[in-house]
Amino acid sequence: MDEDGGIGDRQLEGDDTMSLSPVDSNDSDVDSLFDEPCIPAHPIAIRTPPPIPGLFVPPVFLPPELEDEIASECKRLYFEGRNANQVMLFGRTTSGADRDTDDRDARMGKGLPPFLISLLHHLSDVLRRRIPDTLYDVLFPPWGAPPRARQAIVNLYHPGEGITPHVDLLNRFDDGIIGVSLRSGCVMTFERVAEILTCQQERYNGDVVGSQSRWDLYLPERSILILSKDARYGWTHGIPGRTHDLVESEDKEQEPHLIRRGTRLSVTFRWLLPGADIVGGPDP
Ligand SMILES: O=C(O)CCC(=O)C(=O)O
Ligand SMILES: [Fe+2]
Repeated sequence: MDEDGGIGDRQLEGDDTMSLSPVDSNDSDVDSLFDEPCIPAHPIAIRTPPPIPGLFVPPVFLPPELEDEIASECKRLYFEGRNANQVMLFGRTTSGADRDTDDRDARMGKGLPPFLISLLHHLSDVLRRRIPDTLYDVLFPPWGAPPRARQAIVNLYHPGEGITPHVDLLNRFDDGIIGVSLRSGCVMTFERVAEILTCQQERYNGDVVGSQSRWDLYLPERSILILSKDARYGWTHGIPGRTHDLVESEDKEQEPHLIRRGTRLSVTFRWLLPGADIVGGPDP
């Protein structure tokens, strides 16, 4: 496992451009290989979030105008004319205790650019009734909560690029991570961290968790992903470097679809742990 994911230079997944081969490779009749439709040998990704405690992909999408604004600002400010695929930005939330200086924007993370503050306001509105209250309060601290350092990381992926499976750094980031997908969808894989796979079935906070230790989930363009608890600490997440994703059809009755990746931007918000919030310090 690569624990450095998302920190410093991104660990890019290699370009495993469509390895075209028939799914049923047991067939020894060579002619029939050419009769089969060409289907990449990728697992078929699901569209419904798997039963990993603390993982949420609510059935709600960013409005296209907000996506346009964020994507064009990110490109203009951080990527155009530069050989970069990642930028890290920092803000500090205010507690709201000082009504004179702590306005709504500052409470989201003073220092972050305005378009990311707009994104955070939007996320706080749409997530309010769609995730458990305790998690909502972790992501959007209530009035009077102590100030915290918030990191926004923007990743740019060209088709064929991904990110190596990783757990976001344990000694740098706290619980409660929000990510949005812009301009393109992609498959995100989740793999259970080996050390905690102690038995076939595991209980987590009273929930019975299935024994499946890998899931491939399709994150559509403009979707919102939340990682917390087991999903943040007990599972790696990664994006296979591919130009196409094989995804179950929306009604599950039809054949899976092969979806071409576009150039994807993601914005991920995380809390820096106390002591890890020295801006500009070297990443471990
Ligand atoms: O691009 C994404 O959605 C994931 C990014 C990520 O996992 C990270 O930066 O740690
Ligand atoms: Fe990550």
